[in-house]
Amino acid sequence: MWRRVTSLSSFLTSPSRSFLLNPNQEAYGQRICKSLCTDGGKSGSGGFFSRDHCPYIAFVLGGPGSGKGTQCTKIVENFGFTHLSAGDLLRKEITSDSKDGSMIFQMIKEGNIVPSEVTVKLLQKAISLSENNKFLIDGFPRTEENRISYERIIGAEPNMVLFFHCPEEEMIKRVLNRNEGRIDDNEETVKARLNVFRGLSLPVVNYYAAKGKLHKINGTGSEEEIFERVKPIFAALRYFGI
Ligand SMILES: Nc1ncnc2c1ncn2[C@@H]1O[C@H](COP(=O)(O)OP(=O)(O)OP(=O)(O)O)[C@@H](O)[C@H]1O
Ligand SMILES: O=c1ccn([C@@H]2O[C@H](COP(=O)(O)O)[C@@H](O)[C@H]2O)c(=O)[nH]1
Ligand SMILES: [Mg+2]
Repeated sequence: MWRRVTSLSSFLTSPSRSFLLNPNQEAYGQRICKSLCTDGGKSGSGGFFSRDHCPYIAFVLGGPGSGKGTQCTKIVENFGFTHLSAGDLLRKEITSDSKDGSMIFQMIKEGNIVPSEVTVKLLQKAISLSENNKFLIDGFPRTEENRISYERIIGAEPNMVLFFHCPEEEMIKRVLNRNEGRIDDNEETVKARLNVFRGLSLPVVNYYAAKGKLHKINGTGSEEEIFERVKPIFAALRYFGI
């Protein structure tokens, strides 16, 4: 695979080929190529992933109700990724009598962020229990502290980051209509979650945008319309055997 990556990478970025691609296509190609390298040579050098087992990781970010979980389900069905929702893993801890259960319950009820070590450990465990080598990590990292903690413990950056951009009124409407019995799907907690999203999560989104890893997706319209925007990103990865 790596040989294929190198040759396609130089094909997409070589100045002599530039006439084949318009500037948007070239930027997109470069972003895809970049996404194939698990960053900074950190991976395989003392982190959680070894040189032989270095899965492809996509973070999926967006405000509450922006459609992360819905689109992840479609990506799983169409592209064979394993979906790890940080929120789902935390909710499972509440019901599994773990020592952190009551603390997690309180945090989620108030729309606050669970300490990074707890969430990263749950993600780490889920990755190591899976046979798959490509993962969607949905709803994490929620803060710069989450991001730094993940990088420190895992020893690698994500390969790419999807961000579902959606107006707040639409997100609120969706959350309040979700009807899945979540303790945080009420007006008061949604307000708190939106404050956390604006103040703590958007800096993470901006960080990955500055690194050229972010795919910002218009999260309005029908579920199918949104998935049409997501599809080409994952279809392109197939070129590289992912
Ligand atoms: N494009 C859409 N149009 C209308 N409703 C949608 C759309 N996408 C998802 N929904 C609905 O909105 C609700 C929230 O969607 P989803 O659970 O995917 O969001 P989320 O980003 O995972 O939210 P959270 O961060 O709160 O877990 C669900 O009830 C889902 O069925
Ligand atoms: O990394 C994370 C992810 C989630 N939380 C807490 O869980 C809720 C619900 O998360 P969803 O992704 O919306 O299912 C979130 O509001 C946080 O309280 C977390 O602390 N850290
Ligand atoms: Mg969700």
